[in-house]
Amino acid sequence: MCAVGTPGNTAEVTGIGGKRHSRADTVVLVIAHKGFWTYVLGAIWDPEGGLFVVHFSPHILYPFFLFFTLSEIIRQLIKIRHGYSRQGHHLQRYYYLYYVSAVAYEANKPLVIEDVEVAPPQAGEVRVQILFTALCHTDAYTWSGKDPEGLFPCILGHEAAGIVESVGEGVTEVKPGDHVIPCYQAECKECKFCKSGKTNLCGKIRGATGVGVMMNDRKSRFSVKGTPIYHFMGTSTFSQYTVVHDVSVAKIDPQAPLEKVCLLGCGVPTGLGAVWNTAKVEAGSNVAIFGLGTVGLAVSGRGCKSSWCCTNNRIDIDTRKFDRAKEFGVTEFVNPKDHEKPIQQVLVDMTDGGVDYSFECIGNVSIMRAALECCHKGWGTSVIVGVAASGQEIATRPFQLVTGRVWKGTAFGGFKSRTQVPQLVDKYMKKVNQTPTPNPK
Ligand SMILES: NC(=O)C1=CN([C@@H]2O[C@H](COP(=O)(O)OP(=O)(O)OC[C@H]3O[C@@H](n4cnc5c(N)ncnc54)[C@H](OP(=O)(O)O)[C@@H]3O)[C@@H](O)[C@H]2O)C=CC1
Ligand SMILES: N[C@@H](CCC(=O)N[C@@H](CSC=O)C(=O)NCC(=O)O)C(=O)O
Repeated sequence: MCAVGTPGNTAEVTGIGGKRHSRADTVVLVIAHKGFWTYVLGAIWDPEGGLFVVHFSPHILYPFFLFFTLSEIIRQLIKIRHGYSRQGHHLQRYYYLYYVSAVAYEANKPLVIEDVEVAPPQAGEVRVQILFTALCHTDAYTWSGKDPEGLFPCILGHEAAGIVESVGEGVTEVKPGDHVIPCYQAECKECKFCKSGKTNLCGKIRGATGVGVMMNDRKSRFSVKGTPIYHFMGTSTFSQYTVVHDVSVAKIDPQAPLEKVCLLGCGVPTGLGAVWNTAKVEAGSNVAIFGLGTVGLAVSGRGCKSSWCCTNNRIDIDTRKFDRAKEFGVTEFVNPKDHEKPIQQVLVDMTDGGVDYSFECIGNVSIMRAALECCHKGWGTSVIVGVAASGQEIATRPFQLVTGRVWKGTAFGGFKSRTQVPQLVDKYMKKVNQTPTPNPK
């Protein structure tokens, strides 16, 4: 929140103007100047005859020297209210925006809805208006204080979709107005990791995102009353606006419904990719999936390509989730609470020696062990997807590996984010477009 707009502060109000604008009817602005800055303290417009207070208080400030005309300010306000319009976007990256974010001040304490100052994007950065954000277990994990990389205060969130609002110098692959999915797993296409062809991990900005800052100046673009707020996973999507590195944003089909495809920012690709890219599950395989959240559901009959007839043993402690999983084409369910024997033994008995593949989608190291040990001797592969708390370690008898079981892990399902997230969106859109619309009768 800017100082001049803080309740109780005084400012010289240097302009109150009204203007008819083609896209927004009557607009009234309250403008104040203080030193170097010009502030828009509020805006009121009348879209349908009644007065309507716009939620901008006090959201915009810009350097005095730019000398915006009233109509330019109105245009900018309208753009922000109604989404991007092509006119004048070259000016946008000078603005500090004041928007609402959910700030995690301390581990395990309620998030606080705050007016957060979102600084303009610097070179190689992109400021994104987040329109939809989902909640992944990893957000809850870091919020809980169990993440060794967890920093507070921070803005959590990493599974989202939005629209580019402005870009910093040198950004060429996205422009204002582009529909995007922020990518917590970056893809620079230049670093040792990206060039290796062996991994989707990217090294370019990881050193900055792991400590909650932007790479350019090792500082945050978020602040509340002058106090910096850390970024999270390079995305921080629990905010109406966020700033990300250009290597952390995937441009997608503008026709795609953002409220749906935001899930392609984490949970769904993670599950699908664990099956397709990491385990490379073959047709007819026998699969056990531990945990029926978003990730576990994505490692589902669909993840295994249901036409391949994988046998899925879905394991969760909450049987209410089995009904949802049935919608994904899964027929067999196991609740460890229904059995006295260790779950790995139950599965080995059920599957004539063990499953071909297993996926741990919980983040529990005991279950990771069970997931490995329920695999078939000689070839069974277990993929760790879940993220475990600080200090936790996995264990098994080395004999499990000596006798041919393989333990693997996956991050973002092995997908190269900027290249493959748009492809996943296209795949989704193709499916949606091919699905016949229900007969209205
Ligand atoms: N590697 C990667 O790239 C990614 C990893 N993750 C991680 O994957 C994991 C899953 O994420 P997400 O799907 O969002 O999480 P959810 O919380 O949505 O799902 C986890 C599920 O596991 C169930 N569960 C908890 N304990 C047990 C148990 N002992 N036995 C069987 N089932 C259990 C939960 O039940 P209940 O709700 O009743 O507790 C819940 O249904 C998390 O650890 C997350 O951090 C997520 C995304 C990407
Ligand atoms: N900060 C944690 C590790 C968290 C973690 O493993 N994150 C996954 C993605 S989870 C998404 O919801 C990941 O991609 N890891 C690779 C990476 O580079 O972070 C810790 O330190 O334990």
